[in-house]
Amino acid sequence: MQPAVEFRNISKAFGAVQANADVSFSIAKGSIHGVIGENGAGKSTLMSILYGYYNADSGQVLIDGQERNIRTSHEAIGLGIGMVHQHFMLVENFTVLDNVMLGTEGGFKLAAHRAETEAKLREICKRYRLDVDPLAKIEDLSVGAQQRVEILKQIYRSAETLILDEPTAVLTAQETASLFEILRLFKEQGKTIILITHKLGEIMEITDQVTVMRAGRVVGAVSTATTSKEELANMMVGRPIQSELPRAPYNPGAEVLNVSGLQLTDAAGVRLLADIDFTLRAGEIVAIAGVSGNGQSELMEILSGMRLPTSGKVAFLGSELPYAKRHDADGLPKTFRDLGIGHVPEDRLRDGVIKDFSVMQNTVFGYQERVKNRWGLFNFDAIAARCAGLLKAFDVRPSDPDLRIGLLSGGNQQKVVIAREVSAKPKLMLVGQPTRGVDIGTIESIHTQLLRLRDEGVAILLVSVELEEVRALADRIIVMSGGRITGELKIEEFDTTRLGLLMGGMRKQ
Ligand SMILES: Nc1ncnc2c1ncn2[C@@H]1O[C@H](COP(=O)(O)OP(=O)(O)OP(=O)(O)O)[C@@H](O)[C@H]1O
Repeated sequence: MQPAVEFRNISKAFGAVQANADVSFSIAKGSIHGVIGENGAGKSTLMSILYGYYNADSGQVLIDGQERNIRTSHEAIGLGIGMVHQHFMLVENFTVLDNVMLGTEGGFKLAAHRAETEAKLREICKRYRLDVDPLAKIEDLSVGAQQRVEILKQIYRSAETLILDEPTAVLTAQETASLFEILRLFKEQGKTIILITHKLGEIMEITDQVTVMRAGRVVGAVSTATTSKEELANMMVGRPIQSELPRAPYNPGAEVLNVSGLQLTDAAGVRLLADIDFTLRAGEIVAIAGVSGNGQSELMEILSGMRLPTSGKVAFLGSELPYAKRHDADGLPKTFRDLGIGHVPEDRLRDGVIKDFSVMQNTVFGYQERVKNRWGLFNFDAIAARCAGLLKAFDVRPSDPDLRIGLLSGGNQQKVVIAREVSAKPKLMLVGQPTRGVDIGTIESIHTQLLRLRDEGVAILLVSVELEEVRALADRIIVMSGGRITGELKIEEFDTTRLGLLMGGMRKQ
């Protein structure tokens, strides 16, 4: 049988960066094919070539054995290629039905056409067990449901090959399980799936074949049945990954953070946080575990000064945080960073970087007062020297200070944010989802940095939905559910079943 897709000697450069170099491999029809590789290895570029976003500099793409020159995504769709992006492309205040009909064959407003499309969508939902109401508004749907709408849209457009780029990065464990069930059904119908993910557990669970990329090239191709997570990790990074990182014995120091009776109610009167009490000491990592959307993000926003609590106290190094006093005597904005609180925000593109600014400018944000000379002007030589040091120490690739940060891969953007926050020598570090969308080599380096900070006596509050990450880093674990703390465990008591129950809202007795 002809492969569904074949890449032959594909090359693509962006300026000096060779994003794809002589890439050749094929994807069997009716299979689930994993594509893995470090951040910046060239996976998204290759998929963008298949989907008609980019034109390759050289090489061919064959669909069902025929060479095709795919110049636009419209042409890709016409050839049965569908793509589900990391960031959904849906109109929030439209219904599912309207979103599916947008950009299709017109006749948008014809009632008969709408009714016919709705019936077809209901039929697809039934066949693929997609739990979606065609008349629901996008803004009312959970992230998992929005992703199902994207899949529904592709199936409606008769996709034969579906590309999924990091589809589980924003899903809960249950949502991931139901996505995989849909993918298996899609495969059973003889269709093909290309899955890009950094999670090797998922690769082992669902794929048939795996292609490994590094620095724009294919460095390995294996069938899943004959490989292991360790072998894949080794191929991706070019060296073995340490499963356990070294850390000093647990020896916490003085209290750094004391949160008591914290409450947060939104404008509509909904309680987002209720009775939050905990302490954090120097030299320890406390992880807040929980299914996303249970108050962790709001807590981090309050502790970093991005949001005011409704009531309660937050003491940092023995003094209450100045929520009311937002400016100092000169009228300059007072940030919690100036007090010694570092923050790696969970949504790095929204709160961590300014995409259109250079890497160097991004290494200064939040700390601009510290890089001025005695006349109050920016000391550009010092900024450049500091930036060069950070890019080297944190292995940011490419290490070009003048590049717009939006052009770096997600993992490398994250390294810049962490470098900026760590280099300011905080006493307390707030870290939200530090390794979302980040490759395993980079996860190792981010984890090593965080453990080093802990060993140096920094208090770290980590919010993570990844239990593996919690296990790798935490000294103590606090579980949140429904805006409340439902339990606390020492790391020796780590137990996924117990954590699962607490995350589901079962209170500790
Ligand atoms: N439009 C662009 N302009 C300049 N450079 C780019 C552009 N798109 C990608 N790159 C660069 O090409 C290289 C490959 O990037 P690509 O996004 O394909 O990697 P990836 O394997 O998908 O990474 P990730 O796992 O982080 O998503 C990177 O070095 C990236 O910075």
